[in-house]
Amino acid sequence: MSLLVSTRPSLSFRLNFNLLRRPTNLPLSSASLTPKPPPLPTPPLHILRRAPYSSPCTPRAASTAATAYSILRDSGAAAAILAGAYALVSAFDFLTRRNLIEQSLSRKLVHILSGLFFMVSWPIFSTTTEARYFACLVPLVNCLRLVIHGLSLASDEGLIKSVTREGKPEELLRGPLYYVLILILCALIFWRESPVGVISLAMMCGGDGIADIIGRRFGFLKIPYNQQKSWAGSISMFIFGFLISIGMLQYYSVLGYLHLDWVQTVQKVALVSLVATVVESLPTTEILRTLASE
Ligand SMILES: C/C(=C\COP(=O)(O)O)CCC[C@H](C)CCC[C@H](C)CCCC(C)C
Ligand SMILES: Nc1ccn([C@@H]2O[C@H](COP(=O)(O)OP(=O)(O)O)[C@@H](O)[C@H]2O)c(=O)n1
Repeated sequence: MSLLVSTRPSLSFRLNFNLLRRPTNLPLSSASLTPKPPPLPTPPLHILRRAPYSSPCTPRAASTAATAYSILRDSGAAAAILAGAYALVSAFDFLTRRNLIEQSLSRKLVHILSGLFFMVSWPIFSTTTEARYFACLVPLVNCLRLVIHGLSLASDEGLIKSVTREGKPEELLRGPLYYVLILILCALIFWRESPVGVISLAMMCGGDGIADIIGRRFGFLKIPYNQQKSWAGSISMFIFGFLISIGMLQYYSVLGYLHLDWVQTVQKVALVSLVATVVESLPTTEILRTLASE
């Protein structure tokens, strides 16, 4: 399948999925775990590749057209993903209001899906250095939304119902706010070229989110040093955090953004998952409360 989009007769583009791929003429970032020399073979997904256009225009005009195209593409992507974020929260608000899903489960599913969908959407943006700033607009707008409603400057029952534990607006200023701030940091600092951001978000969204869902339901055996956490929750965090991290790294490898030595990568991701799981299991709330009371 290919989508023919013509902006003007001499600038007709033949789009296909390769638009999502990282162009192989861009230099490898030094942040890859272990860069491999040979670029990946062109994938079979010839659906959105941007074919070279033949135009009699001057290099300056071509550069202006390319810049305009990138701005248009990144703006459209940011708007679409922002709409997706609103739709996701609204969908879980709908399910929660009709008691089709528990509020705690709704919150965790929003926790899991928001960040993972956001990360999956990154290849939609252009390959310009400014693309990440357009992507960051999505969590930034949600950050403002959380602050405004967390301070009760405005009311959004749907947002509060789908992402808080007890339906209190001020809850928006804790976990959910920290969550979107981490999304902004990972998109700004690591973006698509570094496995660090991909693994961090996979652990925060997939691992931590699943730990809550499994732990609440099957967490009968508590962890000796933290009676609020369970072996079931922590083991599920390790397993799903590892699997989702590897899955996301594979996704970015197939699209050409990461070239990894998979033997080393699996070992490193397993170690990161273990450390993240141990840290998540610690009684940090109690430790911080004790420090605050001293
Ligand atoms: C409920 C959330 C975090 C709770 O953290 P914790 O208390 O369990 O530690 C997540 C809050 C999500 C936020 C309201 C919406 C974020 C949307 C995201 C920036 C973009 C998603 C885009 C995608 C296409 C849906
Ligand atoms: N390792 C874990 C993590 C969570 N859980 C369960 O999930 C609930 C919420 O976990 P949490 O306090 O980490 O929740 P959030 O701070 O992530 O929202 C806990 O009270 C446990 O019932 C668990 O059993 N084991």
